[in-house]
Amino acid sequence: MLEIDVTRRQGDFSLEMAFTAGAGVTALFGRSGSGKTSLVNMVAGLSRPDCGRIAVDGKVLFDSQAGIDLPPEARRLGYVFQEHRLFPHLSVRDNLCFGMKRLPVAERRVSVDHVVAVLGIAHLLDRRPTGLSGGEKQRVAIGRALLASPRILLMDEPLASLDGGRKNDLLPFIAGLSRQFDIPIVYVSHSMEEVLRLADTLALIDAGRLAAIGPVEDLLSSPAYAGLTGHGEAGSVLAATLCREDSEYGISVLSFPGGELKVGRLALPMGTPVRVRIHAQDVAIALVPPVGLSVRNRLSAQVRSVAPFDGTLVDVMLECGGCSLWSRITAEAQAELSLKPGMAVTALVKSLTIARGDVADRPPGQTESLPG
Ligand SMILES: Nc1ncnc2c1ncn2[C@@H]1O[C@H](COP(=O)(O)OP(=O)(O)OP(=O)(O)O)[C@@H](O)[C@H]1O
Repeated sequence: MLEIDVTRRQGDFSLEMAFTAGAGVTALFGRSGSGKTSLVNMVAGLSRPDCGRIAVDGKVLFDSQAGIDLPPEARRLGYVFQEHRLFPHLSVRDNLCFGMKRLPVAERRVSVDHVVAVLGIAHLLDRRPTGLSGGEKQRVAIGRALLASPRILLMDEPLASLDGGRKNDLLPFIAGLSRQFDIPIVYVSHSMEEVLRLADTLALIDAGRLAAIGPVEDLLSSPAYAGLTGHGEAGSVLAATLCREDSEYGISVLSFPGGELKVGRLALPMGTPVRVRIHAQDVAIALVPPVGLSVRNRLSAQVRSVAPFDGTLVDVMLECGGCSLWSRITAEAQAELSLKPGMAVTALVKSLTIARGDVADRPPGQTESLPG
């Protein structure tokens, strides 16, 4: 676990942040210039806090009061940058093993064979970095960082220099790394799509401060953070589990605490955790359970809050089995329905997207709506 409590002033910018990041992937998300890179640089030992403390698994890396400031190479952290920073004169194999060779054998927790297999780079081992594609170079850079058996892997926009196709190739690898190698990952990103696919925990960074930290589902479903997460993307994120299949109709059924959702058939094992994204404008509201309606996904819900979004649209926050479900309806519809907190309603989900299936073998952002 990473514990961080630091302050640093650089020019006019002041950073003051305290939080902990545990197992899985913690995404640092915030506008350009909000301080994400400054923060990971301090963790890595590439820059120095004015004061504070940084520790990983109880091992103190920096403590201004105690006068501790370990150099980067003594911190046992992996760092993957936007650009790969491979050694051009070494083969892929030698690049991969660079950090590992400096570790005593007893401290090597990750094997070359495992990394090569997971990252699919066996055919590249004897080549030099120069001839590799951007995505291949970045895989090697990730492999090199993993092989140094880091306590934590820091990734600062590792996919930023890659085009959409290469990103989609690498995202499933990164999503699985933390679990496969049992290494917590701190992942800096500008992209909500990446956060949805990769992260377990989201830390929202705003102007050098931590605005919020918590499970991705909670923060992205809360209108309170819509300004930081992107209001245009308004919607809910639910954690569900693949529980049944109806092969006759080609349907998979997902269960979550608020009920069940039907989607087009998913090629995933039963019990797979799945992250579902539902845009607010795809949730309609009925005062009584409707009959004779083609929409298959109907959930019992309670109105929690009603707030105008602009002159013509209204945001309605629903609660569904303890989960937040966000609906955006027209002001005209609200005038007719007169929704108020506490009212029992039926939520009609017209369309939903699988943002992450833990066995990631399908393209991202694929719409799973059942034709209504
Ligand atoms: N060495 C420095 N001296 C003065 N100001 C700096 C220095 N390094 C960074 N800054 C400023 O600190 C702020 C935070 O920068 P930082 O790179 O951490 O942001 P970021 O959130 O990672 O941004 P991006 O998403 O664009 O990479 C910015 O205003 C930047 O201009």
